[in-house]
Amino acid sequence: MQFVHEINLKSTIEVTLLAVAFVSSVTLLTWLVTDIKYRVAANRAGCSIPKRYFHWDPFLGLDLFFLRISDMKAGDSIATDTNLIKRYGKTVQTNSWGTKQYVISDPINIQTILTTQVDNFGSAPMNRKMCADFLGDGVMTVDGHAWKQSRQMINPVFARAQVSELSSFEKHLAQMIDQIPKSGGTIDMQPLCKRLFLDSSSEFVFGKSANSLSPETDSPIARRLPGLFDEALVGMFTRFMMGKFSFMAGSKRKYLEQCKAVHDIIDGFIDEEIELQKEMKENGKTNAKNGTPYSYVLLKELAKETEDRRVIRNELMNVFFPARDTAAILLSNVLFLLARHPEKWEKLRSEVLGIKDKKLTFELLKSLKYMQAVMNETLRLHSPAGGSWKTCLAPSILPHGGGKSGKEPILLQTGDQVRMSFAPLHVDPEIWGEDANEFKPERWQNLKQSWNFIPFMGGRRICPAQQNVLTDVACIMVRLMQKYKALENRDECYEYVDRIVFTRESKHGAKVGFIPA
Ligand code: HEM
Repeated sequence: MQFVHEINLKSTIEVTLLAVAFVSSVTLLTWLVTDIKYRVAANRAGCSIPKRYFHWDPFLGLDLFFLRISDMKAGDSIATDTNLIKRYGKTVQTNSWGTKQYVISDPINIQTILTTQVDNFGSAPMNRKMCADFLGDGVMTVDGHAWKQSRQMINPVFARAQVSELSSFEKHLAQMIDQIPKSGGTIDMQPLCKRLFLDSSSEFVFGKSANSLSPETDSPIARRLPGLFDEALVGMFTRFMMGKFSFMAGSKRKYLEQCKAVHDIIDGFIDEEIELQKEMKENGKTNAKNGTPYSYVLLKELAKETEDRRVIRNELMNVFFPARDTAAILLSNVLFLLARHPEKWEKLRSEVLGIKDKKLTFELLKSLKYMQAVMNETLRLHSPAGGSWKTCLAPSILPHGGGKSGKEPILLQTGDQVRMSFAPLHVDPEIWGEDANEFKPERWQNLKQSWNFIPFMGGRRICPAQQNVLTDVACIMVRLMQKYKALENRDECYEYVDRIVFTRESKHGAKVGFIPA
């Protein structure tokens, strides 16, 4: 009996080893054939072989994945790409879950992807697959005709007229300033900035402000939405990171429940709005005031176009998702840096005091040169969006990345991914000089906008909210500087330690003290 067991065990081990050897040989052979075909195609297209990252795990690239996770845990999420680029150059081919992924911080390649070859690169293959359960089909997750339609629909939210409506924003801003300790006490501004932008963005997206800054708020947006949204966002981010293996990213049922909890709140607003518009039609009214200071409220405009709740919800989610935290993080980062550079606060304050009590307008805020420089410098060092991912939809040639020098053209094939890494580009010493990691707004004095600096990305899918964000943040800074003469750092940790869940924010927030004027 013992003997039979031993034979069975021996043959099981043999069969397993044979199976492993067979699968490995087939995989290796497939890889070799694919690589030879690629080399032939690249040669025919006049391209060189790209610089390649040396993977310990050449099949799934898990070594690089775990390196990313470890850098993220250490609070330095951009270290992986920065080191990759230092070692291999500004365009390097890596393996992400078995798919070729080009990590790019070469401005010429990025410009090519976003302009001349824009039709060859799409957001949908990655964004839609990984984010559809939460965001649905909307401006961030679709391409082509569907994207054009979505973008047209949301564009008025960001129109110039809306940007100039600072009075509506100032109401929320005054509530935020009320929460700052009066006599220089310490406060973490990051959560407060998030509440400010939650209140303003919920107003122009849903037509109802969360009023989270108001002491007696009973709004479901303020009470429940941020927490539920965060939970679902972590689920979506984990799935995004796990790529093809997202099925291993925890319980799908739980994640879908988290998505549904957010959708249920938003569906409530949509149903209310559809009912309201029906009533208006029945009473022969066409253009009632929308009940908010904004001239364009996304939900109201979408409900005029369709009664399909899912379509409306998807568009709302696709705008609310980027709207919620990004601008707040920029503002909080400006405060983080100015608190550590009191001389820059002084310089900015003297520019701000120069406008006296003039009415704040888009044009006036734009004319504050040092203010613009401070915001640019903050975005350069700590942008809330560190990069962008696209998938190659048709064979494409990028001008750089091949050969020994990394300056020869390379061929990308359908299905390859590009990870445009802005964060290392923004601190590249070849572009910004040896002091690239220092906070020096003065460097913007004679700089023109170029593809070296793309915190809002570029091309036709550029962030539509760029002007709104810069105007709002400048407006807040003016009001803070008129009220407080100094800003003190109250954080024991001087460095910027980051935390990532799609957006990149300061893990320790922005702990400061405002000294009244
Ligand atoms: C400092 C703040 C912000 C930064 C740095 C930023 C950056 C970006 C970037 C880099 C993209 C391109 C994403 C990609 O295609 O991979 C983007 C797209 C987008 N952003 Fe922003 N964003 C900011 C604030 C906002 C705000 C406040 C809103 C909404 C109110 C918003 C709405 C959008 C939308 C709808 C898109 C998708 C555009 C499209 O695909 O056509 N963003 N943003």
